[in-house]
Amino acid sequence: MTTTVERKATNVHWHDGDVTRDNRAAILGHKGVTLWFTGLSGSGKSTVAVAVEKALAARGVLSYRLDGDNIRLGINSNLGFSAEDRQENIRRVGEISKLFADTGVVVLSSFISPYREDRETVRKMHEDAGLPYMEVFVDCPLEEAESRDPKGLYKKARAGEIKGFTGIDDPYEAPVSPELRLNTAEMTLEQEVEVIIATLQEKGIIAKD
Ligand SMILES: Nc1ncnc2c1ncn2[C@@H]1O[C@H](COP(=O)(O)OS(=O)(=O)O)[C@@H](OP(=O)(O)O)[C@H]1O
Ligand SMILES: Nc1ncnc2c1ncn2[C@@H]1O[C@H](COP(=O)(O)OP(=O)(O)O)[C@@H](O)[C@H]1O
Repeated sequence: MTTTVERKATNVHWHDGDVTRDNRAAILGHKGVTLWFTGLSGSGKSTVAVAVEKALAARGVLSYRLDGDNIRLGINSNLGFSAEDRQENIRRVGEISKLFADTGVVVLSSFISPYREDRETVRKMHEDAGLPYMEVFVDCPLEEAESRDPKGLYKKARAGEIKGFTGIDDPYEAPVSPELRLNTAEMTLEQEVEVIIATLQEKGIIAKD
């Protein structure tokens, strides 16, 4: 598998406008950033993102969630779960996250994103664009995620009704050095939100309380 995407568009050039990223941050009162939540199905990615979105809204911070299931119903509806399709899913969502972060939004991207190499591609996209990026490892033992089974997908995977299900018969490569690690089997949702908000404040992305 390779992360090099063939560039079919030639003779195209980036076009800058007059309104800068700093101008946009001044309008919004905070900076843009991508928080990339990665973890097993049922680990808590969506639950944490929903709670963080609410906590940010209460502080007057504009955020937007990009969620695996939702994105796969729309822009990525032509992609399945092979390694190649997951790679393209993450590449596209990485690009979308980057654009949102550039607008000044706090982007909450929740994708299993099981391959380290694909996640590194997204990190690099942000670094190259000079945009803040935080990988959040939503860490939860498989046994716990499977016992939660919020959508009944593990049951189906165990029954052989879903093939290539992450954690069952498809790999998940855990992050080596994420900016944040949330052990959702040990922490409460409130603690998880608190850690994320505090980190955004420490990094100067949003204002302190
Ligand atoms: N084979 C297989 N493996 C994993 N997940 C599966 C699969 N088939 C369907 N689903 C559902 O798709 C959601 C994961 O989509 P993602 O876009 O996050 O996946 S990936 O990042 O491209 O690996 C995942 O959502 P979450 O449970 O919220 O993680 C599932 O609802
Ligand atoms: N500390 C916790 N943090 C996040 N979710 C938790 C926690 N404890 C239990 N849960 C539950 O685990 C499930 C996680 O599901 P979900 O957020 O859809 O996971 P994912 O998006 O990773 O597939 C939810 O039912 C949620 O209520």
